Amino acid sequence: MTAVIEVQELHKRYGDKVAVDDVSFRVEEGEIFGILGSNGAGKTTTVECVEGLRRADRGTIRVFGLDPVRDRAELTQRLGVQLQGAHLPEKLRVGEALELYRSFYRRPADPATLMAALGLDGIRQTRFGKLSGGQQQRLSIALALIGNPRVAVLDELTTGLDPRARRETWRLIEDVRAGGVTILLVTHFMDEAERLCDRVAVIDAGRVVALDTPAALTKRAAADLGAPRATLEDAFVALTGENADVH
Ligand SMILES: Nc1ncnc2c1ncn2[C@@H]1O[C@H](COP(=O)(O)OP(=O)(O)OP(=O)(O)O)[C@@H](O)[C@H]1O
Repeated sequence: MTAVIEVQELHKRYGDKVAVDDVSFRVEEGEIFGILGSNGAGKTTTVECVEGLRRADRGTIRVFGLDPVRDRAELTQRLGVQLQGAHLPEKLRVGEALELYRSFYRRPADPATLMAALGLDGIRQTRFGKLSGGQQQRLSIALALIGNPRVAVLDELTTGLDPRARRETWRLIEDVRAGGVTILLVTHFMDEAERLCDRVAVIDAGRVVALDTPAALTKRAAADLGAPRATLEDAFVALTGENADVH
């Protein structure tokens, strides 16, 4: 298999605070790879380094063999990014935002298809400042996909979405992957990781404490708990935070 994203011994600190402490992982082509971790674990910092938005202090990152900082212009054409809590000008309309972002790419997706898939049809003329949190979230997903990326980095994909919109978004992401797109997904939701991710890295205090399929992690958690079965949440809780030292 070909690695689309390769992160080796990534290290990043903010002043005295070590946010990412020698994180390594590889994401294979066509894979949905999850990054799970508690608040402040270092997930966003890690993916911002992958996107070239932050410069690592140490370590190597390659995306399609490109260096995200040095080769940013080239990588932008192949990488779709959903930014956590991104803001657009208040007066920009949904349709205008998509047209604007579309113009940045050599081979963009069809905005109408994307808007239909994300339920943005009815709010094409709505200004960004008037969108609900869930509508902003759906627009941020559309903007991550408008460039027809070969790899998409999605940070908190479905935060703020209602249950129906979450399920529709999951289906869309599965369709996008079926088209050969590799996906790096940051999530707090264990059900989302179980549904979508082929493999997940669990990050705790800047370190990868587990990296495996959701099924393997739950199986190991069940064995550790001496229980017939366990959930990914059981595995996550056992691996992170206060209980981390028992593993
Ligand atoms: N710009 C910054 N300056 C200083 N410290 C920062 C900065 N960005 C993040 N941090 C700190 O680095 C650590 C990792 O933050 P990061 O945002 O990467 O975590 P996260 O896992 O994405 O958290 P969350 O789930 O809350 O989004 C945290 O302790 C955070 O307070």
